[in-house]
Amino acid sequence: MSPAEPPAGPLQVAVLRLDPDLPLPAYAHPGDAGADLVTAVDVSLAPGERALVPTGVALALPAGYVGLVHPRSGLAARHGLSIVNTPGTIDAGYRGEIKVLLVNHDRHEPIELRRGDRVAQLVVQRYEHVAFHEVEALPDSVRGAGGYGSTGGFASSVEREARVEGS
Ligand SMILES: O=c1ccn([C@H]2C[C@H](O)[C@@H](COP(=O)(O)OP(=O)(O)OP(=O)(O)O)O2)c(=O)[nH]1
Ligand SMILES: [Mg+2]
Repeated sequence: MSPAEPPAGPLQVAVLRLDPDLPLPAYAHPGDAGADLVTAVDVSLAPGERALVPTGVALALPAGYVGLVHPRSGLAARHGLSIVNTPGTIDAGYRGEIKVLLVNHDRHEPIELRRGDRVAQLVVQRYEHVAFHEVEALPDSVRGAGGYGSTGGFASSVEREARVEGS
């Protein structure tokens, strides 16, 4: 790139609006990672209930990119709304309507969503396509097979362990 050339613009992603009255995925602020997706239908979710909701859009992501469908934190904090398979994976070759598998995690209150409400956010990322080759043994590492809390637990359990040791 010569110094006079303008910086490359954002990655172009073709979007098909399956429902002309609904918006394209849109970033709320410049620099946001997630572009909001809306529900194309009214949805009522009883406590613990889930529903696969259409968003009114289909994409053609370029090869080498994936769309990840994440929950929105505001709806999660205020109402307990989340996504069962979070983050949902939108493959580059997928041409169908993007759908979101919403779930109401609140134990008492139903969630009422209206067509056009922003219910999820799409993060587009590059991914690596790897070649898996079988081996007899894996190379050593510092972590080894440690996991599932091997480096320590919650502050409360640390306090509890300290109390037990001190008693
Ligand atoms: O939240 C999601 C997850 C997936 N999809 C679409 C796009 C994705 O490319 C396709 C398949 O998704 P995934 O691979 O997660 O589902 P699967 O159960 O493995 O189905 P398949 O056998 O079709 O791959 O479904 C959505 O619209 N929303
Ligand atoms: Mg799959």
